[in-house]
Amino acid sequence: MESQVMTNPEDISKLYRELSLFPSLTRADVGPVITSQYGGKYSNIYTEWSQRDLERSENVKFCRQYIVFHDDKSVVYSGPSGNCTEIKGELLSKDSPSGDMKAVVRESNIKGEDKQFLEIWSKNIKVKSINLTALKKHGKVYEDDQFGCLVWSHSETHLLYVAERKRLKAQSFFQVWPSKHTHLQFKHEHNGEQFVFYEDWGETLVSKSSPVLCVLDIEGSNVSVLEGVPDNISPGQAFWAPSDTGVVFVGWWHEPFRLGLKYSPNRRSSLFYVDLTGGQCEQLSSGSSAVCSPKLSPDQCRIIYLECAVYGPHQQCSRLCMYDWYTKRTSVVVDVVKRPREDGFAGIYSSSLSPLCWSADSQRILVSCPQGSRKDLLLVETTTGSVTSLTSKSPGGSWSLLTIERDLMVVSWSSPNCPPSLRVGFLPLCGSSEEVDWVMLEESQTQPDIDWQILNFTPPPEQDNSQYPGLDFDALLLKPKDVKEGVKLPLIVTPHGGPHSVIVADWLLSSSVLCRMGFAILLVNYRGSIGYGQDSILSLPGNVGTQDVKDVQFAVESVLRGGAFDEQKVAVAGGSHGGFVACHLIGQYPEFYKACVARNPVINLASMIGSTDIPDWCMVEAGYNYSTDCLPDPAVWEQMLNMSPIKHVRQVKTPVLLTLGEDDKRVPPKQGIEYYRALKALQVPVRLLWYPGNNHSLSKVDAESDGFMNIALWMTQHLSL
Ligand SMILES: CSCC[C@H](NC=O)C(=O)N[C@@H](CO)C(=O)O
Repeated sequence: MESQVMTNPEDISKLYRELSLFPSLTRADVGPVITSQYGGKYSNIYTEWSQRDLERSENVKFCRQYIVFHDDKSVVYSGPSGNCTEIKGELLSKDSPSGDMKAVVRESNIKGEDKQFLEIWSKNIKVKSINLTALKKHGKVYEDDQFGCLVWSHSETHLLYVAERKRLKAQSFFQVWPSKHTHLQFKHEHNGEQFVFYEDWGETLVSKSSPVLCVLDIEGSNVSVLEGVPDNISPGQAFWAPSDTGVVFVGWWHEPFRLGLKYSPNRRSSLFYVDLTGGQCEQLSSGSSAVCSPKLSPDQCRIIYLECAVYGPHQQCSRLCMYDWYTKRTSVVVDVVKRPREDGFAGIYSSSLSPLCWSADSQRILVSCPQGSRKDLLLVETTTGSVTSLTSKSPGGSWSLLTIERDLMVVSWSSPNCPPSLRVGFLPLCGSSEEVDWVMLEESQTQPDIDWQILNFTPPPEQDNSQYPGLDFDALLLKPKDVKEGVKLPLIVTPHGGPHSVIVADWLLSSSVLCRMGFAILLVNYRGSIGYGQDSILSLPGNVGTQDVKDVQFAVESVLRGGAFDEQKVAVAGGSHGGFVACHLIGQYPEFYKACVARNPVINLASMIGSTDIPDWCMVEAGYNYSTDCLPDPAVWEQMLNMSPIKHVRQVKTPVLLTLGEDDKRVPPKQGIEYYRALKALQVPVRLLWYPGNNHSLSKVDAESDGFMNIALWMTQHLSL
């Protein structure tokens, strides 16, 4: 049969290079309203973007500003105000509320040593540059999304941030000091502490152990570490309380030990308030749930935040909660949704609200989150809890809120055939059913050769889940637009990871390159994915390795029945839990798949539980409850082994490409090695790529690009293209 797939490595790398040029939006800030001398009002919009630089093997961050003239209801005129500028060394940055100043946490290598500075800029002058490293009040500043923050006080006199607690200098028992320094031996206080183990917060948070809240008094250039946070709590996501009387933060319990936090918003945590004068700490939420992303309303009266259950599936349908600062009452604004409603609303699935998410009247909240296979912008009325979608009638794809300020929304929109574009629009007035008039600030290049659609599947009756009956699921199908007469396309099947995650109709670099090469790609949101109601999520734990695997197989077979694809040229590729599903598929359907790629796959739940940063995940997905004091139990281990891909390895015939990250704390690379050895012993073709300095996502530019090329060539080779 004729093939139209690109097979030459040079052509493939050229195509990858071309499509990897499209940058993605990471941040936007709206500046204050300025009235021009002719009376027109405008605001500057500051945006940050990230782009792969294949020459430098790194992601580069750059900024671009735009000017938006408006009349508070609609955009009158807009355009860029200058070119892009690369940003280097900035860990965090934030304009002051008035827009008059800017704070930057910068890392700079001075004479071979990394130093951190806190800078204050005013107009065109850097008015302060405080060497935080030399001050030695704390360790490194946290720049991550989990704990990190850089927040101006309402008065613009203080800055709040999170850093690692200062560690006492530890030394060997045998440290010898020159005699004149003998008095500096600290009376042997820290001898023997040199190799003490510091727990960390797992994947992507490896050097982070004990965060502390830090405040800079700008006038006095004085940094202090806030007292009053309970010893058993790790604080983060902090901001100034109304009138700057204290600080509100999320505190995570870290006893008896820390568990991985990345993609795991289900860790016991609470909202806290620590008073600046007395150092008193008050718990503002129940303490029996997991909370995140608190945001203060513009009128400083309410805090909105997300809440979900502790343990259980890692990502679940969240509750949107509101704490009233003055009445101290908490209300649930939007509750967990079990099944999608008639109007399509399927619940809130998010572990972070955008930095600003309130409407100007402090009555409404904007949330961007998956709703099935699309990502929509949802508007929530906090008084009634009513939810409406601002984008469900707009072109399908993915709408991400970057910020909203004085009702001017800044969003990124993309779809599988269109890289991210930047748009702005005003929020319709309260109660109005008007559509948003989106104005494009930065267009992107649509890829006319890529066709995509969302397919819906109803599992056959024998695969229905008796506890959660009647659930269906979706898949995204990408295929080349022009297919020559008589050509049947090869198909790459991709189950996502998580398993409680989802693939939305977003711009996906590797899928778009594969599609432009001539492959069709089927991305399956099997039952258990987020965005389809809490019942779908709960239907999977205890059934991994069967329900997810059968859903994917059902989707593939249904698509093949259409006749457009070559059933002799089907491959499967997945990462993490997606790698678990991929390896199950080649074990359970040994004749079906002609090539398999697995990135940091879960191979054996029983052997992984002792080494992953999220042991609770192994128990929960195998169908058990988790507690921190549970001991290894042979029956549980047996069940975990039976549910794992390694159980089916003897049946495997498909050539497997394994891509492993040496520093993966989530699915340690020993999992992949376990599979590699089994396949070697069984003489199944296997190739292992080992990426030093990479973690679970294998997302460093050189690993990602090398991984892509190897995957593409593995597919062309083993599908005989
Ligand atoms: C013990 S590993 C669990 C699988 C992992 N879940 C969360 O980290 C996973 O599948 N991760 C996905 C992202 O959700 C991935 O693609 O890496």
